Amino acid sequence: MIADPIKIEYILKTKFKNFPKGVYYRERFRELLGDGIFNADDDEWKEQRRIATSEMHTSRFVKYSLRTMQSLVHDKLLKAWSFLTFLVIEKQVNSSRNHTIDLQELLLRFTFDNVCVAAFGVDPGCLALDLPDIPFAKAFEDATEYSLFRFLVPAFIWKTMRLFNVSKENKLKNAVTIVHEFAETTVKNRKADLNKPGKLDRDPCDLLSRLIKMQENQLSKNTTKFFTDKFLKDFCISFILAGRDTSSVALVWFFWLVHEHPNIEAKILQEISAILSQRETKDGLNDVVFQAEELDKMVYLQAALSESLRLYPSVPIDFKQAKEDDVFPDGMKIPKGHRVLYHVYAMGRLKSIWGEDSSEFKPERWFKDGEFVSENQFRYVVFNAGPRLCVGKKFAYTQMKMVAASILLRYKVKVVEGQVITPKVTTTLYMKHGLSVTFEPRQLVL
Ligand code: HEM
Repeated sequence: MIADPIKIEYILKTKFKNFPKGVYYRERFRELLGDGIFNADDDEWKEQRRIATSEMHTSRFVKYSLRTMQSLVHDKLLKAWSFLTFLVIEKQVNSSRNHTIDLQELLLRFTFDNVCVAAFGVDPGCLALDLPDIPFAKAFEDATEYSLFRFLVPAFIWKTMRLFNVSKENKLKNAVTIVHEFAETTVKNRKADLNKPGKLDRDPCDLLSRLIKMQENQLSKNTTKFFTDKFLKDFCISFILAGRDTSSVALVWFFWLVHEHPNIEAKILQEISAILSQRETKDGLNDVVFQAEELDKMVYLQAALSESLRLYPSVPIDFKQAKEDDVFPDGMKIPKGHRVLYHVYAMGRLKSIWGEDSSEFKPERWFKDGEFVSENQFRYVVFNAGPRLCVGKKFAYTQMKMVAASILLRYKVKVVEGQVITPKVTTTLYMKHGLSVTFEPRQLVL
């Protein structure tokens, strides 16, 4: 297990080819992810990476994802937020019990809907006002949990369970069936939809529609190499897994830290107000919808989010598996087949990297001479590094800034006193007991 930037650079960049995800990782996620980007190595990964990077960086996708975020935040998240606030107040008036909202649950629902719209062009509706149980979302959550169980027990245990189709392996199989059926139906429907004559939206921008277009082009050119429907399905499922919970848990830790540091909250609000004051037309507080260039200007908020992720990285630990025997620059030997774990959480707190105040939440550390400066990838491995750097990083920052700015502008998020705030030990850094909050509408004058 390592936490040294030099070794991290060695496995994630210098000897990238010798340190793939590897068989150990891939066989545990095979049923759910198939050969999708998150579970692929070598050429299979390279091709998907090329497509993902080029598609996600087109101005078409960037504009599309901003539109979907604006609409999800305003038409769903803020509505659910004010509806829940209303219910909480009603219940408090009518009973003596203290009613609160689990912010983590709400944000998990938001990011699930958001990533499904980006990948599939379909909104599963987790954020409807009554916060319904959506079978696809539930199955996705279960399938992830049972796949992760395979990392916790010796291989012979889960392999025997799989052979006899019992216990968690039986549940995994059922959950995976639901996820795959949903994905297959979505692929089928989208294809039919795109071919409907007179369809108005002839150029949809979600990743699935773009892949279908590429597939049609390949088929019309009669090439022997073309994307199968399974490829389309695996690609989208991987995206959902990668983008599902990472930004929501990042936001929950962020809101908690901001609550604990009112001076930082005040600076974020100052920045937002200053940006809004540059608008030519003044909207009322409720009508403010942030635009891309305004989000880009929110550098203090960007620093606060990066700082929160440093202390609470959404992926706290990760690993690669050596293909062949290798030796680290300091002489340490890595035998073929061994796994090298890198501890992102520990790295975020090392004094040798961040200085004596490494445990403090201090967005100011991200500025040099008044300018925001990004940290070296191999010292700040929160989004991974090297050729497998997170493809959704830009998407995630836009999404997190949109949510954080839209909510902080309208509400003071108050963390309910007396609850235990502690991480859940798993591959994603959830808050173990969620985060109970109440919301106090703000009286900001714009
Ligand atoms: C705060 C939010 C996020 C964090 C901290 C984060 C972090 C990471 C990390 C650590 C990896 C490497 C995982 C590994 O290889 O084992 C990764 C990969 C990836 N992420 Fe993100 N991610 C975030 C949000 C997103 C979002 C919103 C999306 C999609 C819209 C996304 C898409 C991906 C994809 C597709 C990969 C696989 C890249 C590859 O293997 O080449 N991520 N991310």
